[in-house]
Amino acid sequence: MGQERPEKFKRVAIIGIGLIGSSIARAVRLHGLADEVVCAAKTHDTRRTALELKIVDHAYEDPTEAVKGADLVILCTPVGTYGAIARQIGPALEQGALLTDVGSVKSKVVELVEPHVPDGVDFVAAHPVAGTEKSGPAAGFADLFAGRWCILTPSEKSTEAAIAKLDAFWTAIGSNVEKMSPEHHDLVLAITSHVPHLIAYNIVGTADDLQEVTQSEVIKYSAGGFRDFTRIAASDPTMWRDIFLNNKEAVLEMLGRFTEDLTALQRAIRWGEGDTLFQMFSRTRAIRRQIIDAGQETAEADFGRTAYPEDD
Ligand SMILES: NC(=O)c1ccc[n+]([C@@H]2O[C@H](COP(=O)([O-])OP(=O)(O)OC[C@H]3O[C@@H](n4cnc5c(N)ncnc54)[C@H](O)[C@@H]3O)[C@@H](O)[C@H]2O)c1
Ligand SMILES: O=C(O)C(=O)C[C@]1(C(=O)O)C=C[C@@H](O)C=C1
Repeated sequence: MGQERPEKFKRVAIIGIGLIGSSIARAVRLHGLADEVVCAAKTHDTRRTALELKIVDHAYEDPTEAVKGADLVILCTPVGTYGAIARQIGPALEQGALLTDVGSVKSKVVELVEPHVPDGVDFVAAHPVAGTEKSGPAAGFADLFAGRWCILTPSEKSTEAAIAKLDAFWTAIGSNVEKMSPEHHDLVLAITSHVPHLIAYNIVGTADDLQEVTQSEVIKYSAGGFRDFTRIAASDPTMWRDIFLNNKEAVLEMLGRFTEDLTALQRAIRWGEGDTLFQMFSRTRAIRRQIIDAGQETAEADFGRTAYPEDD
C-alpha cells in the first residue's frame, strides 16, 4: 500500500500549527514533499514561533489566505473548530486541491466538513495515530509519524486518485497507512485511545481530590503506574473535550462495557476470587507481549519515546 513515490505538492497549507501541524510541516520539509509550506494560526505568538522555527515559509492569520494556491490543505486544529473553518475556507479552495485533516474522530468530522467541500475539490479524512501529551508548534518533531499508523476514512467526496495521493503522502512521511470507514474508526479508537484518556483524567482527578486527606503523598509516591497516568492526563484539554463531544456514542458504548468489566473485577476482589483475577491479569499480560512482538518498537523504545518525554 502507498509504495509509489508521492507527488510533490506546490503548496501545502496547514491550518493550526500545533503539535501535529508542526510535525507534519517538519516532515514535509525533511522528505521534500512540497515547494512551499504555509500555515494559518490564530495568534501572533504562534505565527511568530512557526516562522522562527523555520517550519513554514509564510504564516497567516486568515485561513483563506493560507489555502490560496494550495494543492494540499490539512486541518490540524481541535475537531470542534472544523465545521466553522471548512465553511470559511470552502469557497477559497483551489480547483483540484486535496483537503484532509488529522482529527482524532472521523464520523463527525466527515459530517462537519464534507458539506463545505466545493465540487472539483477532493476530501479524504485521515487520522495519524501518533502523538504526545504536549501542544504547540515547538512540541512537534519530524519523525513523530514514523512507523505509526495513519488511518484514512474515505467518504463521498473522496476519489480513488485522492485516496492514493494521500496514502503516498503519509507513506513518504514514514507511516503505515490503513483504510476503514469513519464509523469503524470511531469504535476502535474509542477503546484504544479515547476511553484510556478518560480513565487517566479520572484517576488523576480522584487522586487529586484525595490530596487533602493524604497531603503531599500522592505526588511523593507517584513514581510508578500513577506517573504514566499523569502523562496522559496532561494532554490538551480543548483537544480532548472536542474528542469526547464528537465521539459521544462510541465512547459511551465502550465505557458501558468497561464499567461492566470493572464491576466483575470488583466482585472478584470482594469475594476473594483469586483465580478470576489471576486469569484476567495473565490474559492482559499476554496482550502486551503480542503488541510488542507485532510492533516495530521494543518495549524499551516505546517507553523511552513516549513515557517520560519531559526527561529527554
Ligand atoms: N495530540 C495528539 O496526540 C494527536 C494525535 C493525532 C491527532 N490529533 C488531532 O490533531 C489535531 C490538533 O491537535 P494538536 O495535538 O496538534 O493540538 P495543539 O493544541 O498542539 O494544536 C492545535 C492548534 O490549533 C490552533 N487553533 C485552534 N483553533 C483554531 C482556529 N480556529 N484557527 C486556527 N488555529 C486554531 C491552536 O491555537 C493550536 O495552535 C486535533 O484535531 C487532534 O484531535 C492529535
Ligand atoms: O501518546 C500519546 O500521548 C497519545 O495519547 C497519542 C494518541 C493515542 O491515544 O494513542 C492520542 C490521540 C490521538 O488521536 C492519537 C494518538
